[in-house]
Amino acid sequence: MKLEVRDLGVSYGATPVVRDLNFTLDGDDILMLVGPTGCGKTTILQAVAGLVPIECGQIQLGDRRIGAADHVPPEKRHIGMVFQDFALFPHLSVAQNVGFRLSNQAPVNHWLNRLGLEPLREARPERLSGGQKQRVALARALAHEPSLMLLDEPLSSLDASLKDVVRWEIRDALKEAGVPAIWVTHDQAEALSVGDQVGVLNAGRLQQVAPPEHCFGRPANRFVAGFLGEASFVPGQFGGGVAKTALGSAPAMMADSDVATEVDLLVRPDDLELTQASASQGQGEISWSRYEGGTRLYRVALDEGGSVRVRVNHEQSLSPGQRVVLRINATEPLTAFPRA
Ligand SMILES: Nc1ncnc2c1ncn2[C@@H]1O[C@H](COP(=O)(O)OP(=O)(O)OP(=O)(O)O)[C@@H](O)[C@H]1O
Repeated sequence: MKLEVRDLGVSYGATPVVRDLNFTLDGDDILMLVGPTGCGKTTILQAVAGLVPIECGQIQLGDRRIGAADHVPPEKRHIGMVFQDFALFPHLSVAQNVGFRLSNQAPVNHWLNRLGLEPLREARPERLSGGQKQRVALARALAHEPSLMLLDEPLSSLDASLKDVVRWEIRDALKEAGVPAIWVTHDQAEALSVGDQVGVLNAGRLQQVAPPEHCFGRPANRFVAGFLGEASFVPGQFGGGVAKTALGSAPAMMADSDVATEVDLLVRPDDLELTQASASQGQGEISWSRYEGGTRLYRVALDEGGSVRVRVNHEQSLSPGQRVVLRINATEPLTAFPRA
């Protein structure tokens, strides 16, 4: 089913929480919704589900049009929901949870099997691990053959090792079910790796919605650049598709439809090369380092002001205070913003 959200606004009392929201989901698209705490992610899910009233705009769910004046109750929207805290019925078995109010047992058996829950079908939720509970919640939502899935931080209650497993189980199950989904997460890496689309929200407004590579490589503004991770900005001059900076020249494009010659070039840790320099050389000095296993992350304070982060192989071990030579090493155009 196709979901089209147009100019959606939601307020709690007199406080606007979501404004001018526009996006479309079709086929089996997974939209990962990210943004700082309190920016309105859960409110968007609740508005789409019909759990909070919309103030303005429209939600088109298949052939149903929902507006401020024409509400459709949640149970008529055919939406499956998965929450952080699983929300299982404690007095029902796994199979009863998954098949709750369903007469057709075929999808129940399918998802119990598919998610490895068959041996647990008679178990009560209290006996299950966090990962198993979340699989039950997912099986329950999918067994009802929803037209759209909403997932609100489904991995938040799981420990780190389980998160990575369950994340891909959920994605694979959503793809098999062939339904579009909105998946709220706090984890930028998860959003980039799992999503077909990433929506970056700030203060109730969608800053960008686009495929992950686009949001990361071509962020629409500095907020998106910074929120999706490890952004450094290096001053430079832009012209003819090239940005010239103290760290070298690089192919570049202006963000969005901005026009400027004095720019700040977005440089991420993998866009830079770093070599050790003598005391009188280089463009800056290391202020801290973080060992990451296979790699090391350095923060370099630049002589001309500001700083950059650089990621190198773990064998390149340098100490704070060490002077370094930095070079931008990018073959794809980097994104430039008008000088702040
Ligand atoms: N029922 C409510 N009544 C009044 N204000 C609310 C209600 N629910 C949420 N809010 C407020 O609306 C804003 C958006 O909340 P929401 O839960 O949608 O954000 P979020 O992005 O999901 O946050 P988090 O990442 O912390 O879960 C916040 O300022 C929150 O305090």
